[in-house]
Amino acid sequence: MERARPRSSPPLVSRTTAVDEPAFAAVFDALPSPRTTWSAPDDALVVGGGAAATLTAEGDDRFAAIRDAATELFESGDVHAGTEAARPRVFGGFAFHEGACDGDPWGPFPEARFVLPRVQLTVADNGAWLTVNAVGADADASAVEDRLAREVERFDTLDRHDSGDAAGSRPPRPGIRESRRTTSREAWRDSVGAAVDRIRDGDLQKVVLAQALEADLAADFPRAPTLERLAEKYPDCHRYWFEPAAGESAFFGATPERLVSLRGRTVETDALAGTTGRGETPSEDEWLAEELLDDEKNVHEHELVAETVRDQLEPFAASISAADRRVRRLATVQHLHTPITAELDADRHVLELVEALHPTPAVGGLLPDRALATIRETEPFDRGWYAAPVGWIDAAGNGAFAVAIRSAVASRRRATLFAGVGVVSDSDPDREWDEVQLKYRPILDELERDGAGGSADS
Ligand SMILES: C=C(O[C@@H]1C=C(C(=O)O)C=C[C@H]1O)C(=O)O
Repeated sequence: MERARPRSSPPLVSRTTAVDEPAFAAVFDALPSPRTTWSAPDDALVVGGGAAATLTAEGDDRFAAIRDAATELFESGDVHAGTEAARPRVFGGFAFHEGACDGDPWGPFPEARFVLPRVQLTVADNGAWLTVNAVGADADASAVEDRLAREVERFDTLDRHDSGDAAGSRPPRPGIRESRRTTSREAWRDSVGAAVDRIRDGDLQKVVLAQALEADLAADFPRAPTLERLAEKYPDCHRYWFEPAAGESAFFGATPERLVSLRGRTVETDALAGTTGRGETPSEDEWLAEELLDDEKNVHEHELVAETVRDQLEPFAASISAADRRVRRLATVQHLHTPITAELDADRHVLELVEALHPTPAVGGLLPDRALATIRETEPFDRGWYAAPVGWIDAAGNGAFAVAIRSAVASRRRATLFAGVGVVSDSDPDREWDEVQLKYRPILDELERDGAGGSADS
């Protein structure tokens, strides 16, 4: 694992100042790689460029290794943040399991990688803030202040107005020239059928099986415009973009699923599992939602997740409470959703909770080890960071993590999309196939040319 900095080096220096908010695409394009973006309904938007520090780790102890490296990085900071949202945070994610980044398209992705952005724009309720961070040899307060002054001048020249689809100046969606599935319908029927047999034999309770879809793009992938469109369509989702150090690829998505957030001793998490489609009309939507709430198979699939999340939080918690099961309606699907909150019985680091909860049975299965073995034996591709925790950590050990579904790895002319479904004893392979296709939609809709809908379907 890379060390955040040699022990004897100067501390982290961080300086922030208020700026007028530039347009997202202008900032995104102006910042150097590796770029990071993070945004969530209850969180500030962060757009980061470059890396003042990079923490990486491999293997089963990757959560503890990142925690140690972050603790060391934040140990002695000379920080003038101006506002809480701009305090130093490292952003990044983990592989689904050890060895999950071995194959394509995960080559450039370590099994855990977090970055303290060198230059960061934070857009919070109280305005926009520009930050420069430095660690190690660069961590000189006056050099950081000079760099911040230069960045402020540069940001002053950036466009302030989002191009917007309506204005017609945003590049179009790239279009798909050709696409390939990792899993044929036949292979899918076989593997879902085999999983159902194992569940009926009592070997497993649930397993989440996924597919990947590789799409060759007809034009260059429009990075910032894609993120803007996802933000407009999925304002209630966690949206993320992570570039590994080298090369042009990035992992990105818009996920409805929070893994865990920790602030002080207050924990928030979601059980999200059980899926239906969207209707053509509000009353059809309502009908589908009611049917989902009453559907035995989906409720069973959901309750396995909600119970397991509660059980996994139990050892850390002074109290846990779960709200009523409800329907979460998104642009492309509807899910059963149980919001869960807890108060911890002691101070904890958010990564202790991430490690305890990941993978929840919403993306892994039950019992976890058997489900994981089934996933590894069955899926003919590497999950990489798909369905794994992505998010941020601060100096106090607070943080927010989402489950990286509705996601893809994109390079200039290629995108690889991932989507999965929970298999239980009464799963039907063809219905599960259709559900996978629905879950590709958030990303696929941003790749297909307008009017070309459905080109990668069934
Ligand atoms: C695994 C995915 O989604 C998960 C599985 C769900 C289900 O099986 O009903 C619902 C939401 C997510 O927890 C995915 O989107 O790839």
